[in-house]
Amino acid sequence: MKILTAQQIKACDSATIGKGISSINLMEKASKACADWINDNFKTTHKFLIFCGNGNNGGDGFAIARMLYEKSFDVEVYINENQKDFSADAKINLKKLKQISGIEIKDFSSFSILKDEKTVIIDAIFGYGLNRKLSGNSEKIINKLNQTKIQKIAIDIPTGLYADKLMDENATVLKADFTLTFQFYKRSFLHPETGKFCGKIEVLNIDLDQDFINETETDYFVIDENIIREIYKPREEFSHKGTFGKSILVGGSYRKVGAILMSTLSALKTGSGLTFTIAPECANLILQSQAPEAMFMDSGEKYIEKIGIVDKAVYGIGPGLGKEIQTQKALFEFLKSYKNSIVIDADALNILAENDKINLIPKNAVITPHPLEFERLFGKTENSFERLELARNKAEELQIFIILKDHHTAVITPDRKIFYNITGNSGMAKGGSGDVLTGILTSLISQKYEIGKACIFGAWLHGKAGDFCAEEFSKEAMLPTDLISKIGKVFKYLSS
Ligand SMILES: NC(=O)C1=CN([C@@H]2O[C@H](COP(=O)(O)OP(=O)(O)OC[C@H]3O[C@@H](n4cnc5c(N)ncnc54)[C@H](OP(=O)(O)O)[C@@H]3O)[C@@H](O)[C@H]2O)[C@H](O)CC1
Ligand SMILES: [K+]
Repeated sequence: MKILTAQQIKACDSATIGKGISSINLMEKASKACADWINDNFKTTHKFLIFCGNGNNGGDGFAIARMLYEKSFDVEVYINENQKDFSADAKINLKKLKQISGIEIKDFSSFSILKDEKTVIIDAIFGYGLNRKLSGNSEKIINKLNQTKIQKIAIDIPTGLYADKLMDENATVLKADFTLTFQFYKRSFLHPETGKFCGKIEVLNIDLDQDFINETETDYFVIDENIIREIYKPREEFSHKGTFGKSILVGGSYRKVGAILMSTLSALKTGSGLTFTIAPECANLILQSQAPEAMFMDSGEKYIEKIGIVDKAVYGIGPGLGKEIQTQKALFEFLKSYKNSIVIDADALNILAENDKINLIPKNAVITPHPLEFERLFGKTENSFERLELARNKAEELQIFIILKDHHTAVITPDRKIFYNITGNSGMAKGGSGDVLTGILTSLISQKYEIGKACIFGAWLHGKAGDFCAEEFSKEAMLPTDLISKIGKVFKYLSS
C-alpha cells in the first residue's frame, strides 16, 4: 500500500473531484465511512462530543455529528467561536447541522473535563492541513481533552500531528484511542515518536481516484497483505530438498548457543531444503538434539575460529557469535572472499562497526540492526525520521538492504524505498526475536526469493507469527521460541 504525503493526498482529492464527485460529496463519503465505523463499534447508549476545526477536518466533524444523530446517538458539537471563517464545505455542513434542533453547538471554552465512560470524544479539529504547531484555543482544548480520561477518536489524524514528519518541539498533540484515517497510512503513524498518539488505526477506503494513486510516485509503502500474497510462492509439489535451497547459519559461542539454535530452527520452519549450522563445539550437543534436521559443522571449541565457504548456499551470520579476536579474524577472512547472498545480524554487525570494517559488507547483503546497532554502524541521529533518512543513504551508498528493527520495522532497499511493516507487537521486544528473523530471512533467500521480496516477506512473516503468539500466550508471556512454533500457522494462513 502506497503512503502519500499530505500534498499528494490533497492532489488526489482534486483528481477525484475532477473525475465527477464534488468535494462536498467526497466529504460526505469520508464522513459516512467514519459514522458507519462508529455505529459498528459503539452502542447508541454512548454520547459523542465532537470538536470541530475550521477546515475540512472540521467539516467532516459536522457531517459525522449529523450522521450519528440520524443513527440515534446523543451528540454535542464544539467549535472555536473566534476562529476565522470556515472552509466552504465545512460551512455547508455547519449550516446543515444548525437546522437540527437536537444538536447543541457550543464553544470549546464551555467544555469541562468529565469522567463518564459512556461519553466519547471525536477530534475533528485539524487533519492533514495542519501546517504549524497548535496555539491559542486549539492548543488549550487539546490539553483539556488529553486530561479527560474517556475514549477519543481522531478523524484522519490526531490533531497536532503532521502527516509526514515529526511534530515541533513541545507540540501539543491529541492522544487518541482510535484514528479513523482515509485511504492511506500517514508516515507519522509509523514512527515511534508520533505513532504513539494514534491508538488503533483504521484505514477507511473512500474510493479516491485509483489512476491518480497508480501514477503517483512515492518511496514510502506499508507492507500489507496484498503485497505479501503477490510475493508468497506456494511450494511446488514436484520438487526435492535441493529445490528449496541451502541455508548456513553461523554463530553461537560459549554460554550463547541459544541464539544460533533459534536461527537454525526458524530457518528450518521457514522451509529451507538443507540447513547447516556453523558453530563452536560447545554447541554441538544442543544443536544436534534440538535441531536434528540441521547438519552441524563445528569451528572452534568455545567460539568460532574459522568460517568455511559452502557453495550455492545463503549465509545468515551473527546470532550469539560473540566478539573473540579469533572470531573477528574469521569473520573478516570470510567476508573478504564470500560473494553470495548473506544476512548479517547482531554481533557480526557490532564487530564490523567496532573495527570500522563496514566496507566488508558485500553488495546486496541484508543487515538487520536494531536502533543501537544501527547507531554503532552509521552514527547518532536525533530521531527515527532522521535515522530512516540516514538508512536510505547508507542502503544506496553500500547497495545493501537494511531491515531497521523498531516498533514498526522498516525495510530499506538500495534504491531508497522504505517498506514499513505493520505486523508484530511489543511482545516481540525480547532477546532472541532478532535471531528468529535472521533464520527466516536466510531461509527465504535460500529458497530463491528475490532479496528485496524476502526482506519484505520475512519482516511481515516474523511479525505475523508474533501476532499469533500474542493472541495465544499474551504479549508478556510469549517467547521468541513461540514465534518459531507459529511460523507454520502463518504459512497455513497464507495458503487459506
Ligand atoms: N482524501 C482525504 O483524505 C479527504 C480528507 N478530508 C478531510 O479534509 C482534511 C484536510 O482538510 P484541510 O482543510 O486541508 O485542513 P485541516 O482541516 O486539517 O486544517 C484546516 C486549516 O487550518 C489551518 N491551520 C493549519 N495548522 C493550524 C494551526 N496549528 N492552528 C490554526 N490553524 C491551522 C490551515 O489553514 P491556514 O490558512 O491557516 O494555513 C488549514 O488549511 C483531512 O484531514 C480530512 O479530515 C475530506 O473531508 C475528504 C477527503
Ligand atoms: K483530527
